[in-house]
Amino acid sequence: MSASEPSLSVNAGISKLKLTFFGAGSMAEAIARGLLERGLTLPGQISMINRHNQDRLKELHDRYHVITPSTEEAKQQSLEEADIIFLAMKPKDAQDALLQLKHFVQPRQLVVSLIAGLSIRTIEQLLEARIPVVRTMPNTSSTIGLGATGICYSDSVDGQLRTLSEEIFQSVGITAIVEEEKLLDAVTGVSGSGPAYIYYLMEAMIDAGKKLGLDDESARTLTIQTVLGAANMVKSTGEEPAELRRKVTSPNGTTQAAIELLNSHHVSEAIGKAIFRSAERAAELGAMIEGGSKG
Ligand SMILES: NC(=O)C1=CN([C@@H]2O[C@H](COP(=O)(O)OP(=O)(O)OC[C@H]3O[C@@H](n4cnc5c(N)ncnc54)[C@H](OP(=O)(O)O)[C@@H]3O)[C@@H](O)[C@H]2O)C=CC1
Ligand SMILES: O=C(O)[C@@H]1CCC=N1
Repeated sequence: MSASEPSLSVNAGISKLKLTFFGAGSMAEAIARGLLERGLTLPGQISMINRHNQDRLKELHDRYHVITPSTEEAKQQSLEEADIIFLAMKPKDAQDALLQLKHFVQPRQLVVSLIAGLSIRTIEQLLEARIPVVRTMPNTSSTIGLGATGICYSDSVDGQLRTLSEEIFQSVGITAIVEEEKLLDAVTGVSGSGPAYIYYLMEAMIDAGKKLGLDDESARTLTIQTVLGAANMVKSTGEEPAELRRKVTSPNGTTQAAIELLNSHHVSEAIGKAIFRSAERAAELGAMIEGGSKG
C-alpha cells in the first residue's frame, strides 16, 4: 500500500463500509446510533462486539438491529472483515484488546480510537503495524447528533481517509481537528468529560429547585430549558458568555447575589481545575497503557 493510495474504497461513501465497534459500551452506542439515525449507514453494516456481556449485545441488537457477533470465531471474522475498526473499550482494557487485535488487523483497514489518553504511537506499537490510525475524543452527545469530537491523525492517514473520518464524526456533531496530538487531552478535559460537568450543574439546580418547593417536573423542565437556552444564546448571538452573564445580572439583584456566593466558593477556579485534572488524567491513563499497567 503506497502512502498516496487510499486503503479503503472511500469514494463509495460510508454506507458501503463495514464498521466494527470493538467494545460495545456507551460511547460505541452513541456513535452507532448517531450514524444510523442520520441515515449514514444501515444496521447490517455495523458490528458491535464486547468481551462477555451477552445481555448488552442483545439490547443493542434489539434496539438498532446491528450485528452482534458473540462467538470468538464470529468476533474474529468481524474484526478481519471490517473496513473501519473503532476501539471503544476502557483504557484499562485497551492493552489486552490491542494485543488480541494485532493478529487480525489488516493494512487496508482504518483504526479509529475513542480511547482517552491512548496515543497513536502506543496503538501502532501494540498492533505492531503501520496502519492508518485516527485518534479521537468524542462525547456522548453524539447520540443525538450534538457531539463534539476532537480528531488527530497518524501520518499514514491520507486526505481521503481524513475526509471520511471527519464525515463520520460530523454526522454525529461538530469536529475540531487537532494538529498536536497532546492537545486531545485538553479536548478530553473540555468536551470529552464536559457533558458530565453540565449534568453535575443540572443535578444541583434540580435539587435546589425541589428544596425550594418546586415539584419534580417543574424543577426538571425549568432546568433543562435554562441550560438549552443559555447554550443556544451563546451560539446564536455570538456574544461572549461573560457579556451574556452581565445582561442577566442586575446591580444588587438576585443574580449578583448568587454569583457573589459562587465566587466566594471559588467555583470558576474549581471548574478550571477540574478541566485540568481531567486532561491530566487522560495523560496518566495513556502513560499507564504505554507502561503496561491497567490503571
Ligand atoms: N463515555 C464517555 O463519555 C466517553 C468515553 N470515551 C472513551 O470511550 C471508551 C469506551 O468508554 P465507554 O463506552 O464509556 O465504556 P463502557 O464501559 O460503556 O464500554 C466498554 C466496552 O468495552 C468492552 N470491552 C472491554 N474489553 C474488551 C475486549 N478485550 N474485547 C472486546 N470488548 C471489550 C466491554 O465489554 P464487556 O462489557 O463485555 O466487558 C464494553 O462493551 C473509553 O476508552 C473512554 O475513554 C471517550 C469519550 C467520551
Ligand atoms: O471518563 C472517562 O474516562 C471518559 C473519557 C471522556 C469522558 N469519559
